[in-house]
Amino acid sequence: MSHYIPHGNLRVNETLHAFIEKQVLPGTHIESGTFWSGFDALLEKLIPENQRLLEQRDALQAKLDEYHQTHQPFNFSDYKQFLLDIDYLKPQPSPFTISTANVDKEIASIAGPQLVVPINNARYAINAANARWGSLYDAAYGTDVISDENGAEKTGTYNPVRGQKVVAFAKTWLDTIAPLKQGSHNDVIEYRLEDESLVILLASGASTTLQDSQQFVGYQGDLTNPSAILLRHHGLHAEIQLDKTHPIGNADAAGVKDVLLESAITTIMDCEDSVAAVDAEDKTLVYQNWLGLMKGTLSTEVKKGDKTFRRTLNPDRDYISPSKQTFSLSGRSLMFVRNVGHLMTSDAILFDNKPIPEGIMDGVITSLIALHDLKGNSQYNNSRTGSIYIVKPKMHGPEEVAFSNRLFTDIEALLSLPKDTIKMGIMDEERRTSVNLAACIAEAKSRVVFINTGFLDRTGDEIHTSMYAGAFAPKAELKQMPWITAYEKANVVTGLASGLGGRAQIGKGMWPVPDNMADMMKTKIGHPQSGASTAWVPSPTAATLHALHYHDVNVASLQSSLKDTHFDGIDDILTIPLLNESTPLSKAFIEREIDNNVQGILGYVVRWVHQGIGCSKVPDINHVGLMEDRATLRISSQHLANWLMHGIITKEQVEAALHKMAALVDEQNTADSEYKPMMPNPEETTAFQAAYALIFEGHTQPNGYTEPLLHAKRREEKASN
Ligand SMILES: CC(=O)SCCNC(=O)CCNC(=O)[C@H](O)C(C)(C)COP(=O)(O)OP(=O)(O)OC[C@H]1O[C@@H](n2cnc3c(N)ncnc32)[C@H](O)[C@@H]1OP(=O)(O)O
Ligand SMILES: O=CC(=O)O
Ligand SMILES: [Mg+2]
Repeated sequence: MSHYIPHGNLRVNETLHAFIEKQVLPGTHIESGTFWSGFDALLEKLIPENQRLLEQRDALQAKLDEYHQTHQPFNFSDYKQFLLDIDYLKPQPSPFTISTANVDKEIASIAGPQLVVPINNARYAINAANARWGSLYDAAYGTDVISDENGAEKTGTYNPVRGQKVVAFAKTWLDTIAPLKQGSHNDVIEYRLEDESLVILLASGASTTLQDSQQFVGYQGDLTNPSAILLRHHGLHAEIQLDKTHPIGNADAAGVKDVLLESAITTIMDCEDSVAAVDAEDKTLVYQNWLGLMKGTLSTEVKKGDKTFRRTLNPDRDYISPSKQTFSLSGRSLMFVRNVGHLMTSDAILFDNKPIPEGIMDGVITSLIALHDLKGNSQYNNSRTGSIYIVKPKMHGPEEVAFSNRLFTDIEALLSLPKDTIKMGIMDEERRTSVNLAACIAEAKSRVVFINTGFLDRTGDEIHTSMYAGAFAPKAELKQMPWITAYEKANVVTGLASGLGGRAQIGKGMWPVPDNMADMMKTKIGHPQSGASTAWVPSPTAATLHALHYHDVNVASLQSSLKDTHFDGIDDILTIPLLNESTPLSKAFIEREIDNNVQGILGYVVRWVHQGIGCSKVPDINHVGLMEDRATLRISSQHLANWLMHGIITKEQVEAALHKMAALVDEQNTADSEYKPMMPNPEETTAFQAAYALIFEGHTQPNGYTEPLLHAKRREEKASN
């Protein structure tokens, strides 16, 4: 039973209250009474508007459902007119340019990877913040980027054959970003500093240097014995690390022990889809970790094999410039915090005895916590320009962006911050936002710092929005159809037309196959090539490897060449990706689709509901580990709900698959001592019940979201323990 502390119309869960009073407010110069009464007033003003927006979502969805049921055969121009008539599709705003000010260069002008991490996992969150710099040798050695061929397998101990391949890979890459006037980095026997310049000796006895001497920007160690040579290319740094006493450096002619790359330029600390936080206890942990990051104090004990160490945030990196000036580069990724969207409520705080909108709570509390960064209460800076960076997900259309803008304005007033201190990252991941993107950006034009194509949620919303239109194409095909190509392109073009180039990020989505790095290297270069200045990666290793793409593509000059492109793609975006009925699916294919979806759903949901783990790597039917979060769950559950509705599959088939896969998923988790299995009576477990409801009640879930059912079942599970 929760205990609440009263403040005016508010009642605040005692755990959260004690955390805010004792750990958050001290040092912010915000007085407790002022904070709670201001929060109370803010809620009184904004709750009705939040509710109205949710009702509008439901009303629009009801109209869409009705339209599709009553307008068969489908006529595209009639449909488009209908979307205009119901105000789903809005008029384009007059041309405008965003005016966002005080944006850190990591967001405004450096193109590079963006890492996402569940904030409630301190071990991963600290790792993510530190992933600003990553070892290219480790990233290549540890992944399939280096093939196993010719004796180069990963073995229990260091495999020198594989090591050789890694070194050649890294040095050949150095030739592409920092070519020598003569020869190759592979042939270097010494990197030497002479008279403010870098002299490079080759095995042939020749002496050379970089083709572009400006790329050498600093060093560490002694002038006569440098331990690192710092290079810059496309605004990103790379360190050639030298150490003859290190086993790798010792075996290298030039003493190179590693190539360290600037990797995760920015990181999103996620309170949303990769997190399971269903009550005050969970939310307090989320906020506690954000506080630790903002105060620079977050630390955690990490056990690896028989070694234990304490992981803390990395300090900045100090260098000496060629002209002997000292300078430093940030040792940490610039942090955003992703709040939850407008849908859910939380009973961590009650207003008039009712749970408050969780998005408002996140906005207020994560901003309050970020004051510690702005007020210099940390030994480290996050924003050096005095900004707070909040990613706002799952907004449907311009009015919802306007609402977030109002919320941020009111939070600034509450915290005595100058207007537009709180910046907004807009996830373009709901169909009503994609088709009105310019109007959405315009509503937050003085605070927008990114737009990002969250194609996973966007795919789930694509299905739910047109649930009644017919059966959707198979999941894998949805990724290849015109709607998504047009959505991705229109996002970049609209972002550039709104002036985001050089001021804000244009971002692309997650690489959801964390172990397939060779495939990522082939595919994800498409993100910078499309004009995006950042794209999401699931891990620090992926960040280091994806960083190579931003050396290959000069995003700033590409954006300049694209900025006058005209493309709205609206007709393609609105083309519903339905199954092509002239090529029927085979029975075997359909069964495999069911099994695959059900396996993914159960594999993710069982850890969410039974263990409170919000993001997992779950094997698909081909044993490939996939990153699963609430957005991928939204796709799988909506897809099955759609095929059930249109008779492609039957209830009996899905139920049989659920039983078969419950046993398989249990088996896949036997190594986890904390795992609570679903068998032998899956129907009696909260996880199985959640998965069942997500599929069979999928068509009635608000916008197809998974969180209402996940939260309810997780709370039931927690109550039963
Ligand atoms: C649609 C969307 O909204 S996408 C955004 C939401 N999704 C995410 O945030 C995904 C983030 N990624 C993750 O959570 C994880 O990488 C998973 C769940 C996909 C895989 O996790 P695991 O199975 O534990 O990965 P794996 O065993 O390969 O690697 C673990 C190591 O990598 C590190 N790691 C993995 N992912 C991350 C990350 N995102 N940030 C920082 N470190 C990470 C861990 O710290 C750990 O290293 P350590 O032992 O030194 O601490
Ligand atoms: O949040 C990201 C997405 O793809 O959804
Ligand atoms: Mg999303």
